Amino acid sequence: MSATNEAGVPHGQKRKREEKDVSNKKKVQSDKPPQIYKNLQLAESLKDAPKKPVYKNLQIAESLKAQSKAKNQLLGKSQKAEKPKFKNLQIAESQKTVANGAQDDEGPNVESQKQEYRDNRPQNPLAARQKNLLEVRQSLPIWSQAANIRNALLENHVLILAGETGSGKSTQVPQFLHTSAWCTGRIAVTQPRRVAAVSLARRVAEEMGTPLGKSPQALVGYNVRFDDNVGKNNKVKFLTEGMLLQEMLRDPALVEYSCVVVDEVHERSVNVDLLLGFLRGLVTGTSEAAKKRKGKPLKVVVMSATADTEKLKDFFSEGFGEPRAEDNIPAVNDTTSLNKDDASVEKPQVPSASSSGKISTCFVEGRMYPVQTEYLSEPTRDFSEAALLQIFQIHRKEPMPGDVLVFLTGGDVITNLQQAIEDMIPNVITRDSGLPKLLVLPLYAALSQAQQQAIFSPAPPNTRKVILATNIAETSITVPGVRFVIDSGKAKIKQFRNRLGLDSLLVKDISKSSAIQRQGRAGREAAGKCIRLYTKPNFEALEKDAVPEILRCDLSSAVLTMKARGVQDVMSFPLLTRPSREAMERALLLLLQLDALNPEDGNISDLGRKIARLPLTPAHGRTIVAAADPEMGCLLPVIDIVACFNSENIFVEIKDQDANDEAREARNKLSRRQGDHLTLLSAVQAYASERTDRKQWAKQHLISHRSMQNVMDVRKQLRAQCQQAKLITKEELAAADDDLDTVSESTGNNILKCFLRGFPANVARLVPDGSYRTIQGHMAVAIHPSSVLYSRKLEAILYNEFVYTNRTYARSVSAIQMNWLEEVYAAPT
Ligand SMILES: Nc1ncnc2c1ncn2[C@@H]1O[C@H](COP(=O)(O)OP(=O)(O)OP(=O)(O)O)[C@@H](O)[C@H]1O
Repeated sequence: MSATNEAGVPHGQKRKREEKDVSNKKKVQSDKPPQIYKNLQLAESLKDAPKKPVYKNLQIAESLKAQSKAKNQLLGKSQKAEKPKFKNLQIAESQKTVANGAQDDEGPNVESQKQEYRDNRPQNPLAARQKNLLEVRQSLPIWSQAANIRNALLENHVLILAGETGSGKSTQVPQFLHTSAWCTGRIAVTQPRRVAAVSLARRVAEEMGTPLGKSPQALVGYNVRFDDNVGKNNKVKFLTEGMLLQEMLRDPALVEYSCVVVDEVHERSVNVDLLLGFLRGLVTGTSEAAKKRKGKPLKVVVMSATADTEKLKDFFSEGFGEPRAEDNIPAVNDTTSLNKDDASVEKPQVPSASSSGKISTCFVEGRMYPVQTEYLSEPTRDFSEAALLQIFQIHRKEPMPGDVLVFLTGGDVITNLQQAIEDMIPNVITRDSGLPKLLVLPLYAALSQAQQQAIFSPAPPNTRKVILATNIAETSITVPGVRFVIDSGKAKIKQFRNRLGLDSLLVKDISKSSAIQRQGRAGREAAGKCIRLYTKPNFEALEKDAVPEILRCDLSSAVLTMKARGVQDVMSFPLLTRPSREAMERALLLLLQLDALNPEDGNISDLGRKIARLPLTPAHGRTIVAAADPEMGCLLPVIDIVACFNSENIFVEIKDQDANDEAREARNKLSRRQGDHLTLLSAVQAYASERTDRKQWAKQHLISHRSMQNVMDVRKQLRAQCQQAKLITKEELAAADDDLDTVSESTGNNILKCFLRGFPANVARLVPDGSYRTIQGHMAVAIHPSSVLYSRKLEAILYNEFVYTNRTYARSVSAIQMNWLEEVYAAPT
């Protein structure tokens, strides 16, 4: 391991800081076969600031108290010295106005905030906490730009705000805006992931000194998949991008909102790209939905640490009917100190001369604390092993408090590493070692909300938390206590496989901007350290930004999202990055196959509307709708299986062949000869019928109790959503019991036919050489070893997904008959 003593800030800043604080220099730098396809005719028709300061005080003490004191000392000085650094003519204009005596609509934000907690003082704990946090807020780099941000939105419709990670964007911007005169409705703040939406909501509620969620006093709430905690009086609502898109089904004009803040736009999920397209139509008044706002203004703030500001600005300018900027004025100030090759920060360009007064851009420079970065001197072949080593090294050498956040690729890798750490603990942390305890916590998308939020609880005394996370912990979150980040440099990325016609998850190198986001998680409460499990040359070779999801995944969900929200001509929907025509046509074809679109005109069908209301992929949505058809009559069991596919694996991996014969036998009893779909169903039904001790039952059957709890949660939500979508009646739901019934052969077949309806391309047939070949693309595929059908030779198989390791595997596999294809596709819909 070579310690390079580098921290994540740009070279120019480094230079400035080094000049300013020589004592710091050690720490800082950074661094189907065709005959079954319907309506192919349609396919044919389709052809057509503060210059400053970055680190305010390296000696800032660990405790909040000491932190506040140190910051207070600095605050007087730095506030005086900090001048907003504008990269934008509009903001510069508004600044002039302020300088000329015109006031920001509410007066200086600091004062109003101070007044707010003075008023709230009535000795309540929320007010006390608010008061403490105000000091922390005032020391954030974004604080000094509050008035400018408010003014920018007073005069413009759109603000594009770039700010370094930790500068305070996500937590502060909604608080700067909610008291503005124009802000009579709510502010929506979107996040790419639910873990961030929930934790930010909690933090902002604390900072505003109000309860969170449904209480009448609560000013802040959140809405994420399977958890709606929004109260009538909430002024600020954090929600995932997907949930805001979902809200647009019933309220395409977003009339309840005065402002939408789109955070972490650089992640460029499909949802964020769609959202930007819809928001552009609303803010510029060019979409049909905009009329429903009846003149009520909507402000849009687009935020990111590394956003391509100019591209975003051009995108919105075009919406306002302005030509794209051609001649960019060079950056006004500080260009000399900016090293363009340095990816640690993407400085926005100065807006073009053609800017209209409708769009502002702003850059907030500076972050809270420095992060020292170390690299491996040699590449590692096994990042889990390297992480294990680093975790124990940190634990042995580094003082407390100092929790560790490790970035890994997926739930399976995390579970294995958790096990390895827990196995090692007794050897390392002996009574004589004097070492604190270790608490390992997993964090990945398939975990339940409660499990995800567990990472935010403080560790028990004398205990170091080690959080093993996927990239869901990469942006927007502050995990209190974390001082160390270990970055594997890898992530699972969704990628469309042309030949298969399917998305699959592949482990790939992350981008530089992801590496910087990961690194930033270490310096949010105090100085920290980031250990990259790759070499510095490897880092330099990373792509600057990840390829936007819209260019690498199946677009059927995206196209259905547009269609369900009234977009008829999806080809001309405004998108920041345009996917290929071929990819759009493929998505339209799949939706036609799923009967989600009318073959006559390509508009959304009634069935498509039902699918769009479910928080599932179109394939799983179609499966559910097929199961609700009285002829199939298998909605509830299908929901159980879909719930499993939308949670983490329920089956505990059996490693030692000889171990625990009894449990293996119990687990084998859950297996169904038809395959994995019905095996999952039998496991869920057996668990649900267990009325005494489910945890014990799970242990006895080698089932993950934690995953099963999550499955039950998702099942409950899906049942409720099916009722709302009128796929099942309240009475039918109430009559559903969890008594263990055997699934008859014909029900079993119906269940599989429903999945076939949703997954027409996920079929492979046995060919004479004994292998399986996909019916679409004719690719060789093997049954995954985890399947109950592993090594079986069957006429044809249906699978839920592909996995790539050393070969192509079909995972979650069931046996089907080829003649079902004709039957399923001939059935009227
Ligand atoms: N839950 C929390 N607990 C403790 N401190 C917090 C919490 N949330 C935010 N903070 C403090 O507020 C600072 C700003 O956080 P915020 O999420 O607003 O920054 P950001 O600029 O949006 O960063 P990023 O781009 O990384 O999401 C953090 O660096 C941290 O000091």
